[in-house]
Amino acid sequence: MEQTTFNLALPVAIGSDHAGYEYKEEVISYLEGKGVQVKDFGAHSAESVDYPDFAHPVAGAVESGDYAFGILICGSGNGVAITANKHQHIRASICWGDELARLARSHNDANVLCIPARFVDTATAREMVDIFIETPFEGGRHENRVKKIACM
Ligand SMILES: O=C(CO)[C@H](O)[C@H](O)[C@H](O)COP(=O)(O)O
Repeated sequence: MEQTTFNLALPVAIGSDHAGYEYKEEVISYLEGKGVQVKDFGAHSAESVDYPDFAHPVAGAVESGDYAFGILICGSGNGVAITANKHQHIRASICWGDELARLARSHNDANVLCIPARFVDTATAREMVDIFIETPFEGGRHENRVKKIACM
């Protein structure tokens, strides 16, 4: 199988709750500075909100095929990941370091990066975004495993 990376001709879908709001703004600026289009699904301030209200729209957008991939940010990464993974074609992965971001792509073909804002610094968040974009899915022995995730 050919190794696959994301089609960055499409925009990246991004969302957060209040705990991830500042990191979201930072990641949007970072991506736009690199010439990547980004669609911001909110939250639009650091006022307390409910993460599913943002994670579901981002997951739905990625499932539609109109977006390259998704980024979701909350305090621990758990709330947005649990929500996004309710969607049949979403593989949302909580990452808190470079190697985890790399493995999420190369082994799991993850299509949503979940960042725990309260547990990583912004430099790590930016690095993980770059790695997520640059790392292809390896396929091979991982292909059948990933296919089996969606068997229900
Ligand atoms: O969903 C989460 C935890 O599983 C996220 O980390 C939220 O950002 C967190 O729960 C928000 O907590 P807060 O006390 O309401 O700021």
